[in-house]
Amino acid sequence: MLARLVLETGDAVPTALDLSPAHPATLGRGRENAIVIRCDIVSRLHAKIYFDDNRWVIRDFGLNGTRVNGVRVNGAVDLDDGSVLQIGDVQFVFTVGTMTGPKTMMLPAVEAEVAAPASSGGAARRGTPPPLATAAVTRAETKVHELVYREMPGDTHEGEDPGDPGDADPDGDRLRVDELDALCRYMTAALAITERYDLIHHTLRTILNQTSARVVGYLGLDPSDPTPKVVHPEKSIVDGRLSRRLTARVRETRRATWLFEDGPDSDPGESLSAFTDAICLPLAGHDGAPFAALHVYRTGRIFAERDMRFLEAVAGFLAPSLDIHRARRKLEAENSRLRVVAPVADELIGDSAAIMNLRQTIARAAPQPVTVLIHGESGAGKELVAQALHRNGPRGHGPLVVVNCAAIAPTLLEAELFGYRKGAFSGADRDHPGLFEQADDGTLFLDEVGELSLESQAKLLRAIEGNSFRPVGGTRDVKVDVRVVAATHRDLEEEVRAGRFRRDLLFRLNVINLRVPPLREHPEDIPELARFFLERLSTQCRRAFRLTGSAVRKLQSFPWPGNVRQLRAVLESAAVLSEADVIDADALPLAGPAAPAAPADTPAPEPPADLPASLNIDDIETWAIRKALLQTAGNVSQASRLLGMSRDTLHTKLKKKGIGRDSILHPGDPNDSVLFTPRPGAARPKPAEVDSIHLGDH
Ligand SMILES: Nc1ncnc2c1ncn2[C@@H]1O[C@H](COP(=O)(O)OP(=O)(O)OP(=O)(O)O)[C@@H](O)[C@H]1O
Repeated sequence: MLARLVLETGDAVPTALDLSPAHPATLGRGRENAIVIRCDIVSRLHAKIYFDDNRWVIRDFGLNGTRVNGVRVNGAVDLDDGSVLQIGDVQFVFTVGTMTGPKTMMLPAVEAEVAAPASSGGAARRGTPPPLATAAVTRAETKVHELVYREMPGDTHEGEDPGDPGDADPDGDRLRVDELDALCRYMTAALAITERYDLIHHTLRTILNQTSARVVGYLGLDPSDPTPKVVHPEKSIVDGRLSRRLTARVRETRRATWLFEDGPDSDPGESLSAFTDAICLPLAGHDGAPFAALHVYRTGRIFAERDMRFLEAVAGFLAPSLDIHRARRKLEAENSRLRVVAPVADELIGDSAAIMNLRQTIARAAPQPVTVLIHGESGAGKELVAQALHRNGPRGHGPLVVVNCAAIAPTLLEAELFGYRKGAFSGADRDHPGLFEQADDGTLFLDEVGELSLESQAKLLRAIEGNSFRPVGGTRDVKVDVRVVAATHRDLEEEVRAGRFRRDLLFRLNVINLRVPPLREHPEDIPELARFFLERLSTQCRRAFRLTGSAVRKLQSFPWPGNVRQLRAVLESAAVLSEADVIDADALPLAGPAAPAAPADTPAPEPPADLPASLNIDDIETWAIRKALLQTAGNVSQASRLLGMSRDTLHTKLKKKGIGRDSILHPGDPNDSVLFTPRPGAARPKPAEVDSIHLGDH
């Protein structure tokens, strides 16, 4: 037999309660009671109403007594339809069989909201009377309608038997052993979780299992929070609006807020109209400012003090854990940025008119918040230009993320650029921030943009135009603040004409156009570039590489189809393979034009140093000496060791054979001097080696 208790006078929550034989109710001052009475002379557990032997009974436990129809209850008495209950200064009317009346029509709707809020939604859709749907209704009016509930199965705490009044803990604000145990298990499991979303989800699940909450939600307050909102149970995501009012209060006060404590006259707002009680806790960072709010709602009763204690413990653990996750995420993004960017040169080398022009255009374009399209042959320095644009612009402090569009399969491009949410596809076992997100507040450099498929171009265009995108498997857009710089070696106008590139994307990218000249258009920069690369190599190898004049001429006369990248590779290869620090023209692995012929009035060049003039033993010895000196950059001590003779013997032979420094290091060019002595700071030969470098002096 169903029954109902309705508040007549005084202050109690809820103001109406449906009873069923399976769900008896306790009344008292403690928060764990089904009806919490706000009256100082009422005991913590004051009375219990239950169904026994086919009748409804009230049992009094209170120090100050309970009255039914004006008569003090001694032990337990039966309740009849219309009985008036008096506890302290609060009065209730007990009626039997009210579940069929118009108010009880609301019961299934409230349950539906709880069980499947996604399909029920706000008060209007729950079939509740119209006043509930309007914000104007007072809290008192609302309660009569909205707080009608029937205790849900499982609405009790674990281990708590509502039929046993002795279980209502008079020290209800202390955590029980099972709750402490649950807390320990929660924390242990949380420590092993590496993904932010998983940690939040684990937390919400724990709260739902361990407290009497019906809906639990996490709401990020930081716009860049990658998990802005998570609601559990998940079915409530669509309609699970989390109370803005509670969020705002928590944000402002930086303290937990409990709806129950607002008193009966406060208006909880529409988002809470389906719930009896709500708690909202701030999750704060080091500075004490909340970065997220934890919402916990329940129906039926109000929360017990113990629930609050449990939630505080969970929030106290979750906040620093999320902070650590946030820091780790930042480090990971930074790490991957560093891995992809890892610049080899941080400045554009060259004083030619072409490079000076380029520098000027970069200086003008860098501060502008517009996209830039860099055009140039492969290896000409497009990425270097993108780095300069980034570094010299207002985002220089932010990340520069480099994407080689040609290296990403079209099927993976969307996930790479925009990221994905856990479960988006098989293998997506965690949220993954895309490159756009990693570049937030910085620059995204799309290298080889001309290689994108038409489908990918459309997605890219959308992201650039809206500055937002939706991760694969995500339900909401992520907004980012990214400057896009793109580069290509293709003629994109031609690609548009051929139907391989979208005109609208070209317009979007080509706000500023920068052309990086191929190396053959500025050969005058080659000596400076070569010096730059050799200095780096010298530092790395602890040597002092230099080029002979003929080597430089050979470099300058080469057409460089692979541009500066090829120049760098040629020098590295020559240096690494060379036993000597001085690199001559023939040590340069170049297939192409040789160094120009020496002037006609210079003496005939000696035979190449790597072949003896004849098989005469004297010629072979001369050849060996020259070769050794060349390899050791004129170091007599080292050369004598290579030749297997003493230093004195070598000196004697040099004098006798008339071998001089210039004829070895600069064959065929008396005006050539040793080139490229390292700049201060670059590695130099050790003093012991330097003392014998001037051949003619020894
Ligand atoms: N003017 C320059 N000064 C110094 N180094 C340069 C210069 N131009 C290019 N480089 C170097 O040449 C190499 C290739 O440059 P970069 O990667 O920028 O070329 P790219 O045009 O982007 O090539 P790709 O189109 O193949 O990606 C890098 O090591 C870069 O540091």
